[in-house]
Amino acid sequence: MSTAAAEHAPGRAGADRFAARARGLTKAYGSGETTVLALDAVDVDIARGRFTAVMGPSGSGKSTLMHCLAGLDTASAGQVWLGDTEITGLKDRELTRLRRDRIGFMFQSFNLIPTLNAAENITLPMDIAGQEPDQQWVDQVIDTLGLRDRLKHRPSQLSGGQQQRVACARALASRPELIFADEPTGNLDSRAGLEVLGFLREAVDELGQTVVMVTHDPGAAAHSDLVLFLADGRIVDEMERPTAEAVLERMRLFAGGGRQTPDATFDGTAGHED
Ligand SMILES: Nc1ncnc2c1ncn2[C@@H]1O[C@H](COP(=O)(O)OP(=O)(O)OP(=O)(O)O)[C@@H](O)[C@H]1O
Repeated sequence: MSTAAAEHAPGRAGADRFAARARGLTKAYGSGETTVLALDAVDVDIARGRFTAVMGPSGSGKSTLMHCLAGLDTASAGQVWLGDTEITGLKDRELTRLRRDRIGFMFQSFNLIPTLNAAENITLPMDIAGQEPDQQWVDQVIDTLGLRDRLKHRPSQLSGGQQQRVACARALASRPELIFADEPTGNLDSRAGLEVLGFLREAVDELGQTVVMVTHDPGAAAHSDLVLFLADGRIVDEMERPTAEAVLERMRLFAGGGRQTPDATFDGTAGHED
């Protein structure tokens, strides 16, 4: 498996190919007898310009991995790079700036500001950072996401799918090196969910973005280029060009600790299909 076999001293060498990397990434919560090892010496390479999905049973470490790669949480041991910047060891203020300038986030709850219209929500992170939006790029994002005629609407005047599209546009607007999406379809009906997945796909294929998505849904993961499977804080497998059926089958294997039981600890189901 390429992640496990990856070189162990990546330095700056792979920064062109990889948007993020981790070596020996370990995260422990608590101490003494109550210690939880959420990540256990994870090696991972996130390829630029690709759509990577992270799957695994509840509690397997998906969110922790995303948070550590995105500099939202600090590692207990190991190293993390964003491009050629090692983020392990950065101070809080430096991490805040790095997240603001180089990473886009999409969460299950869209986190839109209710008093601002769609256009204002989309450029809010840049406005806060005092950055001048690249209007041509922002226009391209808005048109790609089909939001042109919704820009003056406030979140309450938009459907769930439209709100998630605004959240998607906000994540893309500053043209970040890497977009992290945590269950981006979790609150949506299957049609709106499919739309959002289609837009993330377009962000990668047409806008050249890099996306990492945490999901429980094999149907959602099927939109990615590569699925990483986590179990007990380790990457235990990966799958290129996934289909929903193949992902579901693989999940059943891991969830059952090798037993092929469909109802074990995974709380996702086959969800929406392509
Ligand atoms: N702040 C915390 N304090 C203590 N333990 C934590 C904390 N955050 C996560 N954990 C533990 O770390 C492990 C991994 O959690 P994590 O949230 O990364 O899993 P997950 O795969 O994202 O789960 P889910 O699919 O349920 O969201 C779990 O055992 C969890 O209980």
